Amino acid sequence: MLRSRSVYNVGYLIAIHFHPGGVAQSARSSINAISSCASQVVKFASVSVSSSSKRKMADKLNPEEREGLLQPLLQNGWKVQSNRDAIEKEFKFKDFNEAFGFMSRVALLAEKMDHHPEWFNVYNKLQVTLSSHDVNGLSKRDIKMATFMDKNFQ
Ligand SMILES: C[C@H](O)[C@H](O)[C@H]1CNC2=NC(N)=NC(=O)C2=N1
Repeated sequence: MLRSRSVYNVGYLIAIHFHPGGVAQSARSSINAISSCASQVVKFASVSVSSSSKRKMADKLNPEEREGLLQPLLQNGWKVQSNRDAIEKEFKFKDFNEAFGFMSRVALLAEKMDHHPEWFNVYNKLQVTLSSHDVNGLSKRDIKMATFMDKNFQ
């Protein structure tokens, strides 16, 4: 019986597979394998495009916006970092359960906005830093998230 060889190209891995069923069957199984691999690649590509396109670019705060939008936050305990265009604040809760519940609520907003805080939690304390990495500074997204945090902290 003719032994046929079929090559499946899976990602970057080339596997040489000896198929005992003859040339015709081997060709069919090769085509099936490659087409299913290709359809997986297409699916992945479409998911990766849609998830990255959902985030709307926002501009860095201009001087007027900094004056107007940052002020209420600065009066509420937020501070502008000295070495980075970011704001930070420490929240203190009754216990870890309260802290983690707060973080969970913020996490849901972060996923909805596709805008994530930088934070460090030890038991009932949470240190938060907000900045928009894509514009390398403060944007209205940071104002929105900080305002949400302050409203949810009370
Ligand atoms: C791919 C994803 O949409 C981006 O990496 C998002 C995720 N969350 C983010 N969070 C913050 N704070 N800044 C960003 O630029 C940012 N970009």
